Amino acid sequence: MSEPLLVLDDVTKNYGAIQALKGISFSIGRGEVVALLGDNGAGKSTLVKIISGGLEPTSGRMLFEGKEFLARSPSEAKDAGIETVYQDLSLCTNVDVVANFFMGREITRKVLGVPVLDERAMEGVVAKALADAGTRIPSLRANVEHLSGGQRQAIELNRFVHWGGKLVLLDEPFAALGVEQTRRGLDMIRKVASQGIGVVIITHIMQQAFQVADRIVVIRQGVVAGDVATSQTSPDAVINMITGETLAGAGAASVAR
Ligand SMILES: Nc1ncnc2c1ncn2[C@@H]1O[C@H](COP(=O)(O)OP(=O)(O)OP(=O)(O)O)[C@@H](O)[C@H]1O
Repeated sequence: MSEPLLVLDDVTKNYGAIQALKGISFSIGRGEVVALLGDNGAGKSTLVKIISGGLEPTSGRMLFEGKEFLARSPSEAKDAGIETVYQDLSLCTNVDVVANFFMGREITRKVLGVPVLDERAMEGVVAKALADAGTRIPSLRANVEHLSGGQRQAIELNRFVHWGGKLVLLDEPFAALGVEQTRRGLDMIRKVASQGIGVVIITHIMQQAFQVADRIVVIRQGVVAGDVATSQTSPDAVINMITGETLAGAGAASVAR
């Protein structure tokens, strides 16, 4: 097996007296989609924040591409190729798609010795990136505020891929989206992974996990309660890992399928 993209080794996190993570160990491969499941308060968001530089772990270590890794800020994680796409999207809504795509990385050309934005060149790059990904946007010059949630998410993911992202973390990416947009989003995740990018998706929807993930990792009360290939398990078995019930246990029906 090739070297994993990210390895978590006995990662813990305390918030004062609360032990949110009690020693988490698992890995994510290149091109692998891992669904992170668990009940409310299990520790999923805490874990994702630690990976993406939003929080420092209390103890434990991480290896990214075989090297010791600890991001002290989201921008440090981003520089390493790790980014989170949150529900509250990180695009600037009052500028257009092209400006969002290039934010801080604009192409310039010299006019009479003075650098000016090369809008045509940038538009060409964005048009190609979106076309390659099969993403259709009505106008690249539309302000992002006029785009749907699904289109915004697609732009964020395309931008991440274009700028050399290696591991993307998605925290409930489809919570605000309709059926068709969710289907497109799931397709896009598979496409992103097929380019060798690692994907971690937090979802409460069991069906989404089974549709998109290669592996399911279940967190329960701050520990890994299950780490299984999607093809080797079933929704009922995963529900039991989430709730800690036995196979015939009650309470399983409360988890959305
Ligand atoms: N900033 C904080 N201060 C104190 N406790 C926190 C903080 N953030 C999270 N916790 C606690 O840590 C534990 C794990 O929370 P976390 O948000 O990581 O869980 P989660 O699995 O993402 O839950 P959900 O699905 O509800 O978002 C919970 O007991 C939570 O109350």
